[in-house]
This record gives sequence, C-alpha cells and structure tokens, in this order.
Amino acid sequence: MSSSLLLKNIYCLQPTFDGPQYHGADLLIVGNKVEAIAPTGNLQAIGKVRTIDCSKHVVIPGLVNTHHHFYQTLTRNHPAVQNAKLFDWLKFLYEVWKYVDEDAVYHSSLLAMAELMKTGCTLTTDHHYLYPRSFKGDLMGLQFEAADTLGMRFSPTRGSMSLSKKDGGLPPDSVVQTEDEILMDSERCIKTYHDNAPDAMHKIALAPCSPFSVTKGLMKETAALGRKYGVRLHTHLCETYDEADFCQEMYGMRPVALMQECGLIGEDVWYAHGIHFNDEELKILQQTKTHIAHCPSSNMRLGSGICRVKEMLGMGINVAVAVDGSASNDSSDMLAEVRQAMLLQRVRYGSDALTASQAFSMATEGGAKLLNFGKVGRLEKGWAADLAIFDVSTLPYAGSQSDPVASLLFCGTNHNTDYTIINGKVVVDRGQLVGFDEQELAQKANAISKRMMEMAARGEIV
Ligand SMILES: Nc1nc2[nH]c(O)nc2c(=O)[nH]1
Repeated sequence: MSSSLLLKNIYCLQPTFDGPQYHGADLLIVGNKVEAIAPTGNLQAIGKVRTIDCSKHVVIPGLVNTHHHFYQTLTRNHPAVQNAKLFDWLKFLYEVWKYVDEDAVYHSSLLAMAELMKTGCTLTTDHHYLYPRSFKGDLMGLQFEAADTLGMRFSPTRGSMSLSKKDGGLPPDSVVQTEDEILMDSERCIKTYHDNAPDAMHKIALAPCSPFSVTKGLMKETAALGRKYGVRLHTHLCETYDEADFCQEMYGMRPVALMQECGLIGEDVWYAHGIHFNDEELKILQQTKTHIAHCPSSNMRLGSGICRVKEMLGMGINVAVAVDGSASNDSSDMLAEVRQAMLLQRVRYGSDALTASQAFSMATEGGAKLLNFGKVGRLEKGWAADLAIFDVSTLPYAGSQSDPVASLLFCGTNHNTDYTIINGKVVVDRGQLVGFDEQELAQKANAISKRMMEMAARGEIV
C-alpha cells in the first residue's frame, strides 16, 4: 500500500498561480501524486499516513530551476573576477575549472541541489559543459547519483565545448572535447538516463555551450541527435554584446540567425539569459515557441543587461526562472531568484511590470513546461507531489500577512522552507535535509575548492 502524507489546516494554499488561494485547506498526497485538495479542510486519510500541521505555512507548488552550472559552486565569489564581465570572467575561471574531477562533480552537485531544495526548488536542470582531458568517468552518472541521494527531480543537460582558442573560440584546449567524443557520450547519456514520462525523476537534454565555445557543425549535429530521441535542447544565447560581436565576426550573422541555421530553435529548445534580442528576434521566438531561462542575479552580477521578460510574456513566449551557475550568482537560493525576477523587471519597465503571482508562475509551471514535465508545476489531482512549504509565522514575515503568498517574495531574509516535498517524499523536514549531514558537505566542498585553487595557482598540468 502506498504511504500517504496529509497536510492539515493549511494557513494559505496556492495550488496554481492562475487559480484561487485557500485558507484552512487540507491536501492529501498518496504515493508520489497529489490525491485530493479539500478547500475547507476535514480531509481524512486511511492507512499509513503522516500528518503535517500546516497552520503556520504557505504551501505552493515546488519551484523549478531552468539553468545552473553546479560545478561553479566550488569557485564562487572568486576575488579575481568579482567585478569582471562575462568573457573576462570565463577566461579566468576556465583555468580553475580545468581541475574539476569526479569528487568535484559529485560534491558540487550535492551542494547546489541541497541549497536549491532548501529554498523551495523541487526540479532542476544542470548545464555541465566542461570536460577536462583527465576526466574519464561517467560525469552524468555522478550527478544522478547525487540527485538520487537527496531525492531531487533532475533533468541535467549533456553540455559540450568543442571550439577552443586555437580555432577562434574562447576556452582553452584543456577543457574542450572532440565532436565525436561529445556526440557519442550524448547518445550514451540519452540511452542510459532519459525517461520520457511527464513526471519522470530523471530526464536529460543536450546543450552545446554557447556560440563562442562550440562549432556550427556540433550545434547542427546535436540538434539532429536530440530530435532523433525527442529530448530537449539548450544553449546560452544573447547574453552579452561580446557574444553578438563574436557571431558577427565569426559567422557574419546575429546569434538568433545562427541558431536558425543550426536548427537550434523551436518548441523543444530553451536559451539561457536571452537578454539582447531585437524586436524581430522576439517575433521569431514567439513564432517558434522557443523558451527562455531568465537569470536575473547573474545578469546583474556580470553586468550583462536586463532581459525583456515583460514584453516576452506579453507575446506569449514562455519565460522561466533560473539561478544560473554559482560563480555568477553566487548562490543557489531559488526563492531569492524569483524575487529578483520580479524586481529586475521593475527597473526596466516600472513598478507594475511583473507581479508576485506572475513571477511564481514563471518559476513553477513555466519551468516545468520548458523542461517538458507535463505533470509537474501545479498541485492538482494526479500531478506530481512536489511542494514548497514555508513557515510565515516568523519575524521576517510579521506584518505582511494581508497577502501571505506574495509575502514570500516581498519580505523575508530567510528563504528556507520548513518542508520540501519531492515525488511524495519529505526531503526537507523542519528545515533540515533528510538523512544528510549538511556540515560535513560544506567542509568537503571547501576542501575541494581549496585544492582546485591551489592547483590553479601552481599551474599544474592536467
Ligand atoms: N553566465 C554564464 N554564461 C556563460 N556562457 C558560457 O559559454 N559559459 C557560461 C557560464 O558558465 N555562465
């Protein structure tokens, strides 16, 4: 018999961001799915059931993170590039990242996902595009192992870089692979790990890194491979003016035209950042139904610009939210990112640019749609039991309870959940990751980070 979870007497429940809020509701989870919502409470469960008193809590669908680089958690806040723009930041950090090994991949994945889960995220992707020459193991396997250890719903991308400095690209030789290596491993990853179910715990996507780090040929072949197997495709696009200049000089066209030529555009494609689109390019995104992962903190941190989210949403373009890699954020605080998304639009378009409800909708249903999870992102009967549960009875929320859900974005300095539920399991329980030593992980991550910095300082050959 499936075990059940009964959330009782919920202070404020927002099952979807296009529907009503309930006060005093009960929500029943059976197995890994939402079974029932009783708006006025009095729901009874039979059999083996854990009951959680939610009388101080706001309950919302779990947040979805649509772009990250987990390994960068080990090189965040590096003083040499705290004030650098993207290309200078990358050129410096490639020389540290080339020391990423199996231990670094596994522990940075644990660290990033732990932070995400503690701040309300229940489904995440990752974009690991960096494969140092010395790395021989099953990188994606390590990431899935970390996700399964924590209980996170996970859809990583098999990233890639093939265009090094000697061929006119940005990264050094030490972190790129040949196109044959990339395509072979991409196919292996799809066959080994991809699950097409609308509420799968594991999916994958393919992600050539960016116009200045992969060849046109690899972009075309990756798009064809992804379509052969029906997996999503992803890349960085229109993040900086430097990228647009690169595309003009190398290919004689703008980034979006390059994507069109490579077939890397469409309903099964999402771009990270998407800041510098012109009006015509926005129409192309609209017509092709291409999705955008908006990364406000990173865009501010690197001084890249402000994404035209308000206009995109007005045109029906699906825009989701993402924390981006931890070296340009420099955290994986998902709730904070939704707040940043809401606020940054106001800098560009004024105080009514984006509501709290719109920002949450982008970060739940919008993200699930982008990642192709058809039964994730809403709390409805038969949908995935992924929930973020915040205690708003604490000091940072005091005085804000005229709108409890919006208070999560407008107020609060502690963005941690009291409970996070993924696939029907409580994975954060009274603020703590279940079955996991957070202190030990922090110490391990610091030790690996220190080792990488020391190797970089010595200029060790990989
Ligand atoms: N914000 C980031 N942009 C990128 N472009 C690229 O090629 N790599 C990155 C990255 O790691 N972060």
